[in-house]
Amino acid sequence: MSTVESANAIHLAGVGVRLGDTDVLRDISLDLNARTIAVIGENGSGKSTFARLISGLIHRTSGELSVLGVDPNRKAAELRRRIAVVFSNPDAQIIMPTVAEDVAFSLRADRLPPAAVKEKVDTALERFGLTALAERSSHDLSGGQKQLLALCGAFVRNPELVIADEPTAYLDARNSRRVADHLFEDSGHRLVLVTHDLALAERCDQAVVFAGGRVDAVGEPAAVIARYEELLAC
Ligand SMILES: Nc1ncnc2c1ncn2[C@@H]1O[C@H](COP(=O)(O)OP(=O)(O)OP(=O)(O)O)[C@@H](O)[C@H]1O
Repeated sequence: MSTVESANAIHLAGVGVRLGDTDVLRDISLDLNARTIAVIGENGSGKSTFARLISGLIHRTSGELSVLGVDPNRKAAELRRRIAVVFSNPDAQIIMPTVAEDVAFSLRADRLPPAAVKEKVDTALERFGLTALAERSSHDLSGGQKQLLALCGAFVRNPELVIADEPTAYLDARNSRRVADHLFEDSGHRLVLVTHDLALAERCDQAVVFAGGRVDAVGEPAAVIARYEELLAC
């Protein structure tokens, strides 16, 4: 079966990623098909590199990869239209001066009429509890508000896949819960969540643990987390 025909949302066969003179990911073979997928592992194990790889932000050095049936090396623009990426630091994703303008900026590629943009932006602001902040300066928001804005900008495009790399890393408990609830809410998207928060990983349908740039285990989250805890105890 070719990678394009693969039924798995994310399919890797023998994938390697070399950055500079380091083999950061080695011989990754993985089929991920659950709606919500946790990626866990120690610092430096390769999780963010994996997230960037499946987002099409970096290229593999070897092997086969398809994400939503698309090879990111060959159809990067198509993949970018269908996925959204969220990082720990929302400042990297906030571009426009006001909150409403920043959400509207995410829709620029769709070339919609202004009234349609406004309707989508208003609906998304409402969903993320940002309506009252619509005209506020986006750069003056608190860290928690900025992360909600980054999520709002990601979800307003109705992505098929959201790839979130430690999205709650800098948030207090209440904002972490809010952000996680939005990520897990079923709005027809799949979620790949890189996290050190094992309670969040446990909420996922499938989990992968990375160790030393390789996949150490994949499967049902409770079993994969137990395996990871064994690794940490070594
Ligand atoms: N551009 C690069 N050039 C060389 N090595 C890199 C590069 N980017 C990452 N690495 C190395 O790859 C390894 C994996 O990094 P990565 O950021 O993917 O780990 P991680 O599991 O996300 O870690 P953390 O939990 O600390 O965020 C690390 O040893 C890192 O130093």
